[in-house]
Formats: sequence, C-alpha cells, structure tokens
Amino acid sequence: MKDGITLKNLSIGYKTPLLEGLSLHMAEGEFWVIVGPNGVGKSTLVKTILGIVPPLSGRILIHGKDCTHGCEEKRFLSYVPQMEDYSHHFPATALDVVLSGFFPRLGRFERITEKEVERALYWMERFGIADVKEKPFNELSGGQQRKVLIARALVGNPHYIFLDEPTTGVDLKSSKRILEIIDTLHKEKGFGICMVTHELNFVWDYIEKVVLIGYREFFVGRKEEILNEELLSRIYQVDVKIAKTDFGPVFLIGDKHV
Ligand SMILES: Nc1ncnc2c1ncn2[C@@H]1O[C@H](COP(=O)(O)OP(=O)(O)OP(=O)(O)O)[C@@H](O)[C@H]1O
Repeated sequence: MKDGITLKNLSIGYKTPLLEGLSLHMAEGEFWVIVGPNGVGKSTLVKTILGIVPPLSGRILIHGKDCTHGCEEKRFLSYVPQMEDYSHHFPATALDVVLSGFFPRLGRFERITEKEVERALYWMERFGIADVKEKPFNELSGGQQRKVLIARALVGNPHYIFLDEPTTGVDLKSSKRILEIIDTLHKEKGFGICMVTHELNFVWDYIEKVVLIGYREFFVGRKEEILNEELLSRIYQVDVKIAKTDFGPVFLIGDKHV
C-alpha cells in the first residue's frame, strides 16, 4: 500500500487565506468527509489538493512525493465536481462523458480502445445508467448526470476519488444508492474517498475520518471524536443535537444560536 496524501501546514484561499496551518494524513483506502457551513473553503480545500487552486503556503505530498506545485502522482486522483462547475450545455453523450475519464491517462496520440469502452459500460451498468448511454448528457436527469460523472471519475482506476456534494439535489433513494455504490466500490477496490457534503445523516455509516471546517478554524479526526454536539454547535453557530436511533445517530438542528 502506498503512502496516501499528506498535507503539511497548508494554507488555502484566494489572495487572503480561508484556512491556515492544516496538517493531516489521508491513508490510502480511508473514507473521509469534509463538512462545515457554506463558504468556509471546503471546495477550495479539495481543489487545492487536486492542483486546481494553488496553495498559499505549505506542502502537499502524494505517495510521499512533493506535489505542492503539481506532479505525476496527481493522475491517481480523480474528481467529481459540484454540478454548477460542470457545463450543462455539454454536447456529448453519457457514454462520451464517462469515456472522457480516460483522457488524463492517454498518451498524446493514443485513442480510446474497445477494452476501455467495455470498461466504461461496466461502470455504467453498475450505476444503472447503461440504458441512457447514447443520450446527450444535458438531457439526463440531475441524478443520472451525477451517476455519469461518478462513473467517469472511476474508469481510470483512481487511488483516491474526491466528490464535491455528490448527492445534493438527488432524491432520498438515489442518494442512498449512490452512497452504497461508492462504499461498495471503495471496499472492493480499496481506493480512498474524500467527499464534501452537508448530509451527515446520510454519510455517517460509511465514513471514517472528518475535516470539520469553520470560519478560519478546523478540526480533524475520527468521526466519533469530531462529529459531536459541542463542536458542531460551535462551528455551525446553532444548537446541534445528536439523537440516537435504531438507524444510528441523527443530527438535528435547533433554533437556538450559540
Ligand atoms: N475562484 C475564486 N476566486 C476567489 N474567491 C473564490 C473563488 N472560488 C471561491 N471563492 C470564495 O472562497 C470562499 C470559499 O468558497 P468554497 O467554494 O471553497 O466554499 P465551500 O465551503 O465549499 O462552500 P459551499 O458549502 O457553499 O459549497 C467563498 O467566499 C467563495 O466566494
């Protein structure tokens, strides 16, 4: 097993910092979530690790290699962006979009092979979207589009997959299905997952580690240590209660501001 992703004293933001001094280690095969209120820098953190946004300072190591300013190892990372970051006017079919997941690994004059098409179709089958493979991406429902983008992120056999709010706007059953598939694949293939989400009630069963981000502060650790009433109330500035139920803990938001 390789050496995971390490952030050392990382500062992120755009000219002015959103977060400073973040250090953590994502071992390969772990399931992480990044949670916190709107606008604190969750997506920016993911984009910084992926090399889309440059860090303000600090270091990013992937498999032990310094990737702060880009490196070959980045090809092992794949990304499912927020839907708003994705062009809805994309003229390609669902299958074309999934196949585009191979592009980062293709050499300059290499083309997609039959084997890769088979592989893309395999993933589409697993997500239950093979029947819409010839449909234009922008004519698919929101839930189908998300499944296409997740399949696209998986075809290149990543070691880590970063997902930015993959279940936002998706109905309850489809959200559960998406998370179940991601979790099954995570266990089968052993790749690491890092997901930005607001949906703690949904993800609790699957996740192991958490980055909880507030305005210029953060907490990192195992879910049981971080997702407690005190820290959540402090970060969200509202009274958070955790009810124990047969389905596991349920996170409730009160109307009292702390
Ligand atoms: N390209 C950019 N240039 C400058 N500022 C940006 C850029 N992208 C995001 N920001 C700002 O950085 C801050 C953090 O944005 P980010 O999208 O990381 O937050 P977030 O925690 O993911 O929020 P949400 O939960 O609403 O998705 C926001 O104030 C946002 O306006």
